[in-house]
Amino acid sequence: MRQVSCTLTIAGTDPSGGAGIQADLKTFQELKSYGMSVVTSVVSQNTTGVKDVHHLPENFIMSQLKAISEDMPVQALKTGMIANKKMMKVISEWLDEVDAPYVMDPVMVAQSGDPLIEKEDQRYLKKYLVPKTALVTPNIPETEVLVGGIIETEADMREAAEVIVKDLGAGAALVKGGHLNGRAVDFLYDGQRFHEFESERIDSSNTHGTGCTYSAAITAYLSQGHALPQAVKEAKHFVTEAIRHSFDLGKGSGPTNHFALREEVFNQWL
Ligand SMILES: Nc1ncnc2c1ncn2[C@@H]1O[C@H](COP(=O)(O)OP(=O)(O)O)[C@@H](O)[C@H]1O
Ligand SMILES: Cc1ncc(COP(=O)(O)O)c(N)n1
Repeated sequence: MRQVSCTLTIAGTDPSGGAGIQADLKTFQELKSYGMSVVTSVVSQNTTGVKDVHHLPENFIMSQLKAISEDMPVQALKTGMIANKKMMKVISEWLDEVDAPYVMDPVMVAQSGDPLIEKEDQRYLKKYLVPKTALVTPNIPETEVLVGGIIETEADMREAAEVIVKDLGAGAALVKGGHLNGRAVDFLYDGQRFHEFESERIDSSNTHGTGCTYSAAITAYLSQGHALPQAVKEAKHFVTEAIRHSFDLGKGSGPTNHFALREEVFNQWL
C-alpha cells in the first residue's frame, strides 16, 4: 500500500494565492505531503492589502475539523489566522482529540499592516492554544504581543523564545528575525537548548506569505518524521529559496515562489 504523510492547515484564505491556506497547500504539495485545509475566515485580499473579511461561524469550523478527524489521518498540523476567541476555543477543544504535532503561526497582522485577529482576543491565543503546541513561530511584532515587551536585538529574541516555552507552555518557540535589520536569523528554543538558523538577507520586497510558507514547510517535514531542529533547518532553506526566486506579481509585496526547489521548472524560466 502507498504511504503518504498527511498535513492539515487551519487558516484564513488569500485569493491572490501568496499567503494563508493557499500558500500552505502549495507548500505541502511541493514537499510531497498530502495537504488538507480547514477555512477559518474568507479574506478578500491581494498583494496590496486586505479589502474585506468574512469570519465563518465557530460551529462551522468545528464541522470541518470533525469531517477531517472522523475520516482522515493527520500526521502534523498548523494554524494560521484565527480571528477571534470563539474560533480559538473550538480549535482548542478539537486539538484535545488529535495526536499529532501542532505548529502555530500566531498570525496577527498582514504584511500590508491590516489586522487579521481581533486585538482584544490576541491574549486568548496564549490561553487556549499556545500550551497545546509543539512549536510556535512568531515574527518580531507577534513575539512582542506574546511576551509583552520590545524586541530589538538577537539577545531579546532568544530571551523571548525561552519565555514562550517556559512561561507560556509552548512545546518549542521559533522567533523569526525577518523584521530586524541585518542577517535573516531565527532562534529556536526547544525547552533544552537554542538552535540558530541563518540566511543572508535577500534584497526583495516580495515577502507576502513568508511566515505561512515557513510554518507550513516545518509542518510538512514534521509529518515526515524529521526531528524539530532538522524540520526547521530544511524549512528555512525552502523559504529562503522561495524568497530568492520570488515572483514580481501584483502591485504590492509580491508572493514567494513555491517552485523554487524544483530545478526542472526553474530552468525553463531562465
Ligand atoms: N529579505 C529576506 N531575506 C531572507 N530571509 C528573509 C527575508 N525576510 C524574511 N526572511 C525570513 O523569512 C522567514 C519569515 O520571516 P518573518 O518575515 O520574520 O515572518 P512573517 O512572514 O511571519 O512576518 C524567516 O526565516 C525570516 O528570517
Ligand atoms: C489569511 C492570511 N493569513 C496570513 C497572512 C499573513 O501573511 P504575511 O504576513 O506573510 O503577509 C495573510 N496575509 N493572510
